[in-house]
Amino acid sequence: MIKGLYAITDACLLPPDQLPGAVEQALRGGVRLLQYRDKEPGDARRLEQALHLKRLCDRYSVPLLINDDLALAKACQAAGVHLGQGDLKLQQARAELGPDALIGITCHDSLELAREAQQGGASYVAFGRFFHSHTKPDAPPAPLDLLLRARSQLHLPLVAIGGITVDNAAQVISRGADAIAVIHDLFSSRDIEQRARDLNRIFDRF
Ligand SMILES: Cc1ncc(COP(=O)(O)OP(=O)(O)O)c(N)n1
Ligand SMILES: Cc1ncsc1CCOP(=O)(O)O
Ligand SMILES: [Mg+2]
Repeated sequence: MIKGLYAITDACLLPPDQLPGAVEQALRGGVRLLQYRDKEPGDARRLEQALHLKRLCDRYSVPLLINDDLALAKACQAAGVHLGQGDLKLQQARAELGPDALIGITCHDSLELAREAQQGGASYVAFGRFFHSHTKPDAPPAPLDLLLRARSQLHLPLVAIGGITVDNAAQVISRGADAIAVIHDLFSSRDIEQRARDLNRIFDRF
């Protein structure tokens, strides 16, 4: 289930009037998971957008995850949440969302954090950033070979994030990433649907 292209939205790249259209193009291009990530203020706007994305994702049978915000995930009946090390604790999210929810945990470059997340009932672990990221340039870097070690030591799906593009995705997929989480290379593209297809197709090579 956690396999292929994992699209993440970005409030700067996608203003409210462009968000649904851009996401629908990505869904048409075969995105396998969608994360709503919006750190701007405005609870009512965020709820409205999340509900809109939930309806779109349902049409394409794609799980919607919410970044950081458990209450929003519950309010829009999302499939789950993505949590970083400074966010809400995994145990609380699992207790509130239940056993079937998808809960992803950021592990940066740490196998120790990943083992802890696996032990604590995470659905996937995310490593990165693997490359320079336009969206989050200061995210801690991670070496590509971390994925090889993670692959041999963990049974959870591995998500790679950070500066992933059509030109470098093969480097993380060949090392064991089950999914690639992408913002800029997907949503800044002139043809989002085709870019989604191109990113997903890289998985066929491995
Ligand atoms: C799939 C995925 N991986 C990592 C992150 C980063 O989460 P976090 O470290 O909490 O940082 P923010 O996204 O909240 O800035 C993610 N969102 N998704
Ligand atoms: C949220 C996040 N966490 C680590 S890098 C990153 C941003 C990923 O966006 P992009 O694909 O544009 O580098
Ligand atoms: Mg976070």
